[in-house]
Amino acid sequence: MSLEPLRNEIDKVDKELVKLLERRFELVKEIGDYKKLHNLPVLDLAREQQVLQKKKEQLSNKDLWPHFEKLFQHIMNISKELEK
Ligand SMILES: C=C(O[C@@H]1C=C(C(=O)O)C=C[C@H]1O)C(=O)O
Repeated sequence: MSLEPLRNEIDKVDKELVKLLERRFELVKEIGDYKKLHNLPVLDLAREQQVLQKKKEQLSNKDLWPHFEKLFQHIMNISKELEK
């Protein structure tokens, strides 16, 4: 068996991820514009906790949670950079 079929599948998944993350980052920039206009801080810790909690609930394989937690915290950190 070769690795090619699995890697092709990964490439397809990654293509979707790129599209979805691009959309998320566009929305984050809109949120950044709104916050600037209304003098609101970039960081909203309560919202971040809510985002993480929702992901935890949505995840089927809970063993993966520590990895998802790191991943989403990283995505939110990048998001905050983009809001500035
Ligand atoms: C996008 C926002 O700004 C920040 C980034 C968040 C995110 O990436 O989900 C969540 C909360 C904020 O710290 C927001 O306030 O909704």
